[in-house]
Amino acid sequence: MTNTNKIQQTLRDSKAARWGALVLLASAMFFGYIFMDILSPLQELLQIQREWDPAAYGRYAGSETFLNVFVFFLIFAGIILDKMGVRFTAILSGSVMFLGAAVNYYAVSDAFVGSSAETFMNNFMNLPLSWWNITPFFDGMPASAKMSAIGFMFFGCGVEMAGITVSRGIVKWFKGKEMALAMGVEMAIARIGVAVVVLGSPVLASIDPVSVSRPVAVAVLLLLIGLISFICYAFMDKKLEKQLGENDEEKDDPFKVSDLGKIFSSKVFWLVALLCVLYYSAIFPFQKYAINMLQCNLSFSAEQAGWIFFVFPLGAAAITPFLGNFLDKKGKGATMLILGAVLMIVCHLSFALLLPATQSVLVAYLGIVLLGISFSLVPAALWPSVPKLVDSRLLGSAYAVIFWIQNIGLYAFPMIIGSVIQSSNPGVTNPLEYNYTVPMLVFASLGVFALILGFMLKAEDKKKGYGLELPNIKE
Ligand SMILES: C[C@H](NC(=O)[C@@H](N)CCCCN)C(=O)O
Repeated sequence: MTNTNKIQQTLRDSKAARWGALVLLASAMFFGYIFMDILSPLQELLQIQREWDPAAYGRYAGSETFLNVFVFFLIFAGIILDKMGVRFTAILSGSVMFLGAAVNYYAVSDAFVGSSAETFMNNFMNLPLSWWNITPFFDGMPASAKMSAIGFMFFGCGVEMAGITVSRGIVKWFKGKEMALAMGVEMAIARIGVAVVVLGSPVLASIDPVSVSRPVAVAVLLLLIGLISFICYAFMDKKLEKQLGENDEEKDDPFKVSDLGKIFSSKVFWLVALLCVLYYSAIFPFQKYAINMLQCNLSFSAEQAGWIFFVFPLGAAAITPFLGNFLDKKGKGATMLILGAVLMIVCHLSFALLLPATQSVLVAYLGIVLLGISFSLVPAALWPSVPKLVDSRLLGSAYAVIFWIQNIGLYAFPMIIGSVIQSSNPGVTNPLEYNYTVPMLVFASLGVFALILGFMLKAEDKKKGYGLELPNIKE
């Protein structure tokens, strides 16, 4: 048998095997995205049952990115991924997600109330709220919120580590094949997780007796299934690696930490990383304010506004795989990034200027639909483009550095927008009376900067020939 024949007959050449691997990787991510937002729709219940005020909830939510951003955990995660491989890192990230989530569950469960852990947490890290303004803990924060924040911090490390591992794993199985489609399907499944949780979490909590910890318990069990999926994936990965054997180029030229300099000194890498942080900072932080923004402009209840917003993750889930498929067959990755940024600017500008003037539900739906299309175009083109720009040995670290830079934006922008809302609404105390024009203009301006970077990326691609506009599948 020739070498070429040997390469053709690995597990990744079987459609069923590589899509099977994707199902295992995507399931774990799906459960991760479910846990990420499990408490988001339960803020009122947390206040009633566990005495979490909005400040405590805000600190809890911000703790997800804390270790990744400030302790550089994501950078270490990338190094672990490139040194130890997809199998090891998948199991490690699945375990960290599960353990962090289990601590989070214990903190909101009835077992925590009156326990010695509660007494301990009451005296733990009673920092003044002003301390650098980055602490996830503060004086007077309920013990359950502090303990939850610790769990959520570790969960945050696990889920972001899983994110880069899954992207790396998809490249391993799908490079030269339907890679963008596979990434699109994986992201679509994750978006469905967000939609499921918005509706499912309050339903689970409201079963008699009403309990804020029940949805969290279910989500922890799902994470256990996610860990099992990663373990099953590891068997497939091991078999593939055995088959790749000596044909694996990465074995001859293993990853060295000093290689990270190659990532940091690459202009095209910085263009992608900055585009990513600007674009995603106008998406995920916007999600946190979207319901309130719609309520203020349309005089709607949270439920009515929620139904408009619901179109966003579901729309993105429906379209992303098709755009991934388009990228695989036709290319045009840089153009898709530019178009996605344009649609985001149009959407945020219409929310800033047109919606307050018209108070029209149609304008709200059109804006959300445009944003859904944008949130399909950019992720579908962005993540599959990274392997075209970075050496495959450094891919885990490259994804990790991009996620790290993105996490800085995801950490900072909810706070920045919160301050902008306050300063542009002097004297307004009723949260249903905020004017969102200035905050939405801030989001739109992020889109403008992302658009400029999109054009610069396209020009750099034309100059250096990275192949961003070329299809992934060569006929
Ligand atoms: C694949 C990509 N994921 C990310 O960018 C994560 N770093 C998201 C973190 C979400 C934090 N709430 C995506 O979902 O498009």
